[in-house]
Amino acid sequence: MTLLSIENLSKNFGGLMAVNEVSFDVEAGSIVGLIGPNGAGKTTVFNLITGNYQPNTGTVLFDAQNLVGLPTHTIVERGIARTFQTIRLFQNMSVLENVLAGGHCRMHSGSLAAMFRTPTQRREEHESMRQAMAELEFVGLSHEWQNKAKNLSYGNQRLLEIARALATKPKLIVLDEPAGGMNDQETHDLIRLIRAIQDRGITVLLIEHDMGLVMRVCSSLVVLEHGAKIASGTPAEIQANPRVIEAYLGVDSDE
Ligand SMILES: Nc1ncnc2c1ncn2[C@@H]1O[C@H](COP(=O)(O)OP(=O)(O)OP(=O)(O)O)[C@@H](O)[C@H]1O
Repeated sequence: MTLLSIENLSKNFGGLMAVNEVSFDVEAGSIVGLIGPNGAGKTTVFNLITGNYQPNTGTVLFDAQNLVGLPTHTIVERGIARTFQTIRLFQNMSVLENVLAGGHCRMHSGSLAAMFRTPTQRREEHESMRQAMAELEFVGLSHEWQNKAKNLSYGNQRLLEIARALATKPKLIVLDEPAGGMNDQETHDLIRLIRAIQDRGITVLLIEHDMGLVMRVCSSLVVLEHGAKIASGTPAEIQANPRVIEAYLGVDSDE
């Protein structure tokens, strides 16, 4: 079953076609990698999916409904959560508070209930605390719950972003360079975490420059170059695709 369907998506910035007529599908339950050289348009595609940018043309169908034009918080409520290439945490808040902020979108009590601390509100607060701790446990950060986000290592900040995204109870999580700045051990653990996310029934779409991770974890790949899709297929197909080798895998593998 197709969970996400991108159709003829385009975005230009003052004449620069950052995304040019891109179409691809993401099957429910899969782990899909969006790859391509620097500046290929990957993050822009993510921003179009999550409502951070509006496309010039095209549709983003999620659960068969078009998301284009919806505000970001509605898209989160529909079931898409994300992490950012440049970490965006509440740096002065605790690790737990950061995850609670993610879960907030699923709370039902209104502000009046919060003001008077009704039993329903207290129950909901207790439940969201429990769920936030469970997400921290899931990513391996429960021991850090009281620490300020800014005191975490770079790799752990990335995990905290994932926990916060998971707290929104997504059907689809989009991860923008989750291994960025991670060492080998952290990357190894991240691969296990991404698979564990899939085991929970959550579909994963990720951008990543670490080809080892991409090839090991993704069931299919979409390759962009200069804003356009140049290939899609299994990791083995992509690795053998001459067009991709020329555009991407042939360039300096350090990037
Ligand atoms: N808000 C913006 N305003 C103007 N140009 C932008 C904006 N966002 C992205 N671009 C341009 O669009 C192109 C695609 O950028 P994008 O960040 O989507 O690429 P990317 O594939 O994610 O690159 P990287 O791998 O380096 O993160 C680039 O030329 C970039 O400079």
